[in-house]
Amino acid sequence: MRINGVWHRSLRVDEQDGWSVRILDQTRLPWEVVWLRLTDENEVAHAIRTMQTRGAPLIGATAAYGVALAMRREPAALEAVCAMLAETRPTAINLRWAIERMLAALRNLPPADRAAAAYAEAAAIADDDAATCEAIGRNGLPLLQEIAARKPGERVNVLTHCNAGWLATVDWGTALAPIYMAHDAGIPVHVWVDETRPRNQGAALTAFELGAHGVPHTVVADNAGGHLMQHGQVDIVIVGTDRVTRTGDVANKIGTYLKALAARDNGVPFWVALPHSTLDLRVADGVREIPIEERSQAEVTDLTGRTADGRIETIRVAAAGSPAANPAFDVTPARLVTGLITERGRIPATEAAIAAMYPEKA
Ligand SMILES: CSC[C@H]1O[C@H](OP(=O)(O)O)[C@H](O)[C@@H]1O
Repeated sequence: MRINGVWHRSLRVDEQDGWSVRILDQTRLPWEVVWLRLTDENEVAHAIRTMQTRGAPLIGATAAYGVALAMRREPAALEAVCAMLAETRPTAINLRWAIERMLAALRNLPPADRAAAAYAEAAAIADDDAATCEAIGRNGLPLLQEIAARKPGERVNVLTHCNAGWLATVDWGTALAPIYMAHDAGIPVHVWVDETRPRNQGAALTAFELGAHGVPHTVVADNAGGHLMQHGQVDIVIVGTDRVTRTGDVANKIGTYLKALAARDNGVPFWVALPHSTLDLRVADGVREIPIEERSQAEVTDLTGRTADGRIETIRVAAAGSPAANPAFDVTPARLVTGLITERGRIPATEAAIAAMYPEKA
């Protein structure tokens, strides 16, 4: 997508050297646009762990290039490198999906052939993600068109949580893809952007993306969503996801479950956008089986922002000495999900519909 009018993917092979990997440092956004150059699998692992690169589909694609970087130097280390990268973050299934796809493509090749094959497979994963997310946009667009037709001349209000835009994928995004397409089609879409504590992916990243694309939006405190829904200010909720079980349970950024409860209580449709790489049909009960990443206390007790004179500073906002807990995801039961927007179409969040849409995964 575009930054200052220039089209970018969130991830690319360096055009100068043809082998290192370029990613946006998302911990520096929205204040600075910094492209990092990753040269080995350890730098990729660090980028994923520290969330310099983040978002379920994007961490999978980036890990795939981490394998390719390793194969340049040590093709015999395939299994060890894949195991190391797979452990960088536990909740997004896209990471394991990408690693398993790289292993399948490489493990039976002679070591000398692995580097070229790894770059080809990583590029295929990245291209697949961009195309998949564009299709998600096309399949989600009718939802916004239908709302616009019901309220001619009025804005279509979407609430989203966290960042499921092009910064979370190779391109287009998942939850934001239909919004971009609706905006570009002239639909008066407006987005309520949950700030998304504690890392503020909404206030920092979704707001940055929407602003760069010219999409009207309003940043709100996480706790404002229920109030907005009660007062008819939200026509639809669309979020991304890090893992969807075979029964339709949805793991996503912490706070998503609370939005789904408020949406159900107020009769607001709650849709989840995902590519095929986010499905985990090995899991039935999301609340009991999906591992929830526990991140550092400092993400809750501290805040990073820009001072009036332009310095990026981190300050403590919690009382000194108070401990914090930081579960990074929660699971929304399928019963609270109106439907899933996939690259193949929209379906209810049910085991039968998922199996019918993805028979090859059963
Ligand atoms: C396109 S799905 C993005 C998904 O990933 C985010 O998690 P994180 O920022 O921790 O990588 C969040 O759950 C988004 O919904």
